[in-house]
Amino acid sequence: MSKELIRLRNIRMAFDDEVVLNDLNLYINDKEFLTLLGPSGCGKTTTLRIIGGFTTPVSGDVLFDGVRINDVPPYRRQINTVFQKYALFPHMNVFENVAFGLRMPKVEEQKDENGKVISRRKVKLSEKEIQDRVMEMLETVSLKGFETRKPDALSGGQQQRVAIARALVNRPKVLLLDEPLGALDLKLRKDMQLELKKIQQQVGITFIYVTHDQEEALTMSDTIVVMDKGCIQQIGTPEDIYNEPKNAFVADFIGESNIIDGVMVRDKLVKMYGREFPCLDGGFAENEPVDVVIRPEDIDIVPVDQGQLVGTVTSVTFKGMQYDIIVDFRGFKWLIQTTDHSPVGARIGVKIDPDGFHIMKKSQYSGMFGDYSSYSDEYDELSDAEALDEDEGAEEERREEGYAE
Ligand SMILES: Nc1ncnc2c1ncn2[C@@H]1O[C@H](COP(=O)(O)OP(=O)(O)OP(=O)(O)O)[C@@H](O)[C@H]1O
Repeated sequence: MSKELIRLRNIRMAFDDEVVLNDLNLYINDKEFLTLLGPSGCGKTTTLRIIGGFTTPVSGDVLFDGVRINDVPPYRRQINTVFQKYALFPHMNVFENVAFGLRMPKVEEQKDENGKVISRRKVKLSEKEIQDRVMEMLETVSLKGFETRKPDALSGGQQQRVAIARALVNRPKVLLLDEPLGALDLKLRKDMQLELKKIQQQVGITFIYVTHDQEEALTMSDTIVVMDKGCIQQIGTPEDIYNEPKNAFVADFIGESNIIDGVMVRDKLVKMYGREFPCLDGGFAENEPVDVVIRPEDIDIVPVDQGQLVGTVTSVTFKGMQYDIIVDFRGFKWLIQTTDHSPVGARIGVKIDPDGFHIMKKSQYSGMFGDYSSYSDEYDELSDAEALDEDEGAEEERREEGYAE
């Protein structure tokens, strides 16, 4: 079983009167790759800085291995940081940049049985040991052979690897990474995501990573912490977060979603747009208003007469592996991802299997997302029969327009 290494307990942080972190509780396991993910300004960097010791919370405890470290300065924590701007020493070559931290005398503490420091002494590593450790680290970040290059003769990705090697060479227990790939182009960023995960597994320490890029978080993390407005919205594995988002905010932020206002008829039956749809979720009250989340890839395009809903394609974008199609259901816009190509203007039927519906308790986020779906009472006011009539009428129209199979 994984061992807990860091715990944030009831952390509250405010700048002037603005509350930035609100009673944050989180534990991070040893050797875990944990990502803090959320929109700009949600408090990710502040959380990271509190763990690193660069910011002191207004209240709450930071525990490391069970010991409160609120008052321990950054350089005494076994935690290093890699920033987006990697600030290498321009006049030093790669070897010297990485060796820099090892050349600083290290303070070794002796403690008594109560953990009280009874003596401190400065220890310097031998040149041989520095040589071995730097070369081992350069090998880990795939930079062997670049020892004598100066930073300005390296690509952005290579410079970032030097920064990572420099942060790892003195063997911290935790590495904090604040959007470290933000300055790299897309292709390099994707390569570095895989590389970073490999490095983390190789060195076997905890990585705490900050990003607003959900794909980056899904690719690398063991655990993702989704944050918004200084609060944790959900903690889980990438699979949990993607497949079982806890609320409409998480569903919208991770991947793409259609979020529709619905009403639970009873367990396993949800009503939206005046129609009833079988689903797998239960545990709601009868007639309870809910958020219905449907992933774009869970929607099948079918012939109009087999569709649970019938709509008109308003835009088609080719995305390489699939098409992104926006379908208009009389004013309600949905995003569908499909390999089928339907032209703009086509009338199509859509079908969603019961496991494609994710039913969530109404949250403060309802109605925030106008992108692909919006709600009005108008459609609900139509009886099922009226709605069907309308769709059958649309089917005729479609045939007249020449889209018949
Ligand atoms: N030193 C500071 N003084 C005043 N306000 C601050 C300070 N540091 C952060 N904040 C505010 O705290 C909030 C959270 O900032 P933080 O940098 O933690 O967010 P973030 O999620 O990391 O955002 P981003 O992805 O944009 O870096 C923001 O509203 C920010 O303006």
